[in-house]
Amino acid sequence: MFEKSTWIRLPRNVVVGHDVLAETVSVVDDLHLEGRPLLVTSPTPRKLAAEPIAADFEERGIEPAIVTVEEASFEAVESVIDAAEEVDASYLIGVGGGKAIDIAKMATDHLDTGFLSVPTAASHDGIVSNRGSVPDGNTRHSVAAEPPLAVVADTGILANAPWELTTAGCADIISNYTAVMDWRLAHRLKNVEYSEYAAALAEMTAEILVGNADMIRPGLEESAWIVTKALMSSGVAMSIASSSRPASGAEHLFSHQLDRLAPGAALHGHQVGVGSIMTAYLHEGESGIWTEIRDALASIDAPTTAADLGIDDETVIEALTTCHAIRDRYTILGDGMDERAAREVAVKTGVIG
Ligand SMILES: NC(=O)C1=CN([C@@H]2O[C@H](COP(=O)(O)OP(=O)(O)OC[C@H]3O[C@@H](n4cnc5c(N)ncnc54)[C@H](O)[C@@H]3O)[C@@H](O)[C@H]2O)C=CC1
Ligand SMILES: O=C(CO)COP(=O)(O)O
Ligand SMILES: [Zn+2]
Repeated sequence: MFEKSTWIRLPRNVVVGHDVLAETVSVVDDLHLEGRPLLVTSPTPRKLAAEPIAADFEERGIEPAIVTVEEASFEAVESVIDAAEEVDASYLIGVGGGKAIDIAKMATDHLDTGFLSVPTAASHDGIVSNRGSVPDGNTRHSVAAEPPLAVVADTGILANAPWELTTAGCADIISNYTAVMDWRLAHRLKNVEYSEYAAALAEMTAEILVGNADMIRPGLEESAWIVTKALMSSGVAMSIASSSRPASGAEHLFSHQLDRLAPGAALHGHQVGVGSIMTAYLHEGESGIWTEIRDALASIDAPTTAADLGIDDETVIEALTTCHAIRDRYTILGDGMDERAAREVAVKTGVIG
């Protein structure tokens, strides 16, 4: 008898478009959610989106609570859990960038309620994923979590977000190329569980994004559409795989190590993009797609060098030679890069001087 079974948990509603923020209360109605919501946001997205959503609830006679978080940390998650219990929130609404949404996601997991994801920047692919990345001690990578019940992505707000946030989202998607290369390698060498569907979906989002790179320009709502759909698909790929493997390989290990060695220096997506240039070279050598990845990033003004990230060369080398050890995840880095080899790949790809 076929024993295998799997749960693929996805959002019930994904609402994308111009001014859809004003439909948030209707999305809640459609989910048959009742009671008081707790909005989890950060300073800028609070004014942009959380407060307008709160006003719509108040018009409906529902008194939402709002909590503002500054940094992604377990203390922030605990403060949201305390706030939710204090106001007896029935569900949460994460409004902001990746950190605000991840904190809402992780708090929801603990509270055993549901949450809505309202991204105000197309900066990462955690918008719909069943993964939560909140630093915990030395851990920077994502852990299993529940996906949102619904996503409300207002392309007007996303298009007006700082351009660097959108290019970070693009880079997070482009890095799927090398994430899938690592996943296939781990499957072949270590028999790591693998889903061709999730891998194909993750790779396709990178291909479509790179194919449309010339249409991705600042302030264009059409660009926000393209990037948001790619981020959604990438998040769905993670939910299908029940793992971040489709979207996270050695380039993410590199980024997580940079988060430790140079906290706050650069955006998540920008760091993984630069990592992807180097790991593509490790996979395929001089004639591989590393130049296409580099050129795609450059075409949307995303960083392609350590200098662009504002990180010094030696930190790049330290991250490259140590990041294999931060997670039990087999990648092209194997049991760790030799310093000379790391310097060679970083110089050959132009990442360091
Ligand atoms: N759970 C998952 O599957 C994934 C989670 N992540 C996590 O997401 C985080 C990165 O998210 P980011 O959005 O890059 O960083 P972030 O959440 O720190 O946002 C960057 C900054 O932009 C601000 N911001 C957001 N929307 C804005 C707008 N419309 N206008 C002006 N400012 C705005 C935020 O308030 C924040 O100050 C990392 O912690 C990363 O680990 C990344 C990928 C996947
Ligand atoms: O950033 C992610 C996918 O883009 C999540 O991956 P991690 O599991 O490496 O945190
Ligand atoms: Zn990522």
